[in-house]
Amino acid sequence: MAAATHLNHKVQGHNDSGILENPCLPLFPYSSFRACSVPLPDAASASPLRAKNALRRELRRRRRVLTPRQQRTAAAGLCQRLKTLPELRRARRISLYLPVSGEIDPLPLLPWLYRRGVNVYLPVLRPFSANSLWFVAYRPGTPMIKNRFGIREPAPRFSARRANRLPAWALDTLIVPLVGFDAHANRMGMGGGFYDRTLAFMRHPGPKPTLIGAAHACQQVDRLPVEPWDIALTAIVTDTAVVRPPRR
Ligand SMILES: Nc1nc2c(c(=O)[nH]1)N(C=O)[C@@H](CNc1ccc(C(=O)N[C@@H](CCC(=O)O)C(=O)O)cc1)CN2
Ligand SMILES: Nc1ncnc2c1ncn2[C@@H]1O[C@H](COP(=O)(O)OP(=O)(O)OP(=O)(O)O)[C@@H](O)[C@H]1O
Repeated sequence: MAAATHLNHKVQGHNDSGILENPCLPLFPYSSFRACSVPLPDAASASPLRAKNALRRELRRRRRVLTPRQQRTAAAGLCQRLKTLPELRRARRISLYLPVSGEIDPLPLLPWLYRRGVNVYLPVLRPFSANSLWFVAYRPGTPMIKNRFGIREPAPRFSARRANRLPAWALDTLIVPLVGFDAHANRMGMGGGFYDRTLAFMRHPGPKPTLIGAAHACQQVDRLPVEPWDIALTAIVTDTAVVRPPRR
C-alpha cells in the first residue's frame, strides 16, 4: 500500500507526458493536466468558476471514454485495494454508490460486504431539501427507482421510513464518488454540492465517518481549487493506488 502511494506521488512529480511544455497550461490557474490530450479552451482562464467547470468537463470525459473492459479491470483493482483498508475492514455501516457516466464501479465489493454482515447504504437525493443526501439501506429486495439524474436509488416510500436510513454521521465509512482529486485528498464532484452539504457536520465536534474517495487513476490532477465548503477525504483509492494525503 505504502509502495503504491509512493509510486503515485512519484508519477505525479515526474511529469514526462510533455504537459509542462503545453503552452495552454499557464492559462489555467488550478491544475496541470497530467495526461491531458485535449488543449483547454482559452475561455478556461476567464474566471475561476469557468476554469473549474472546464476541468470538471475534461475529467468527466476522461472516465467516460474508458471501454467496458477497462472499466471491469479498474473496478477489480479498486475493490482489491479497498478490501485492504483498515477503515473498510472494521466498518459495520458503509455507503457505496451506483456508478454512472464512467465512474469507477465499487459494486464488486458487495458480496464481500454482505458476507461480512456489513450494512450497505446508498445516497438518495433528499426530498424537500436543497441538494443534500440521505443514506438508505441497500439490500436484496430494496425497491429502486431512477432519480432526476438517471441514477438508481432506493424508492421514496422505502427511503421515507426512518428505520431504512441513516444520517451520514452514523455511517462508519463512506465510499464517495468523485470527478477529480489531488494528492492532498481534495475532491471535486459533479458540481451539485450534494456531498459537501451533507458532510458539513464534519467541521464540528462529534462523530465523524471515514471518507474514502473512489476514482480512476486518470482523475488525479496536481492541484484542485479548494473552496471554503469543500470537505477533504481521508484517502482516495484508485484502480492502481491508495493515495493518502500528507499529515494535516
Ligand atoms: N453515482 C453517483 N451517485 C450520486 C452522486 C455521484 O456523483 N455519483 N452524487 C454526488 O453528488 C449525488 C448526485 N449528484 C449529481 C449531481 C449532478 C449530476 C449531473 O449529471 N449533472 C448534470 C446536469 C444534470 C441536470 O441538471 O439535470 C451535468 O452536470 O451535466 C449527477 C449527479 C448522489 N448520487
Ligand atoms: N455546505 C454547504 N452549504 C451551502 N452550499 C454549499 C455547501 N457545500 C457546497 N455548496 C454549494 O454547492 C455548489 C457546488 O459545490 P461544488 O462545486 O464544490 O460541488 P461538488 O463537490 O463538485 O459536487 P457533489 O458533492 O454534488 O459531487 C457550490 O456553488 C456551493 O455554493
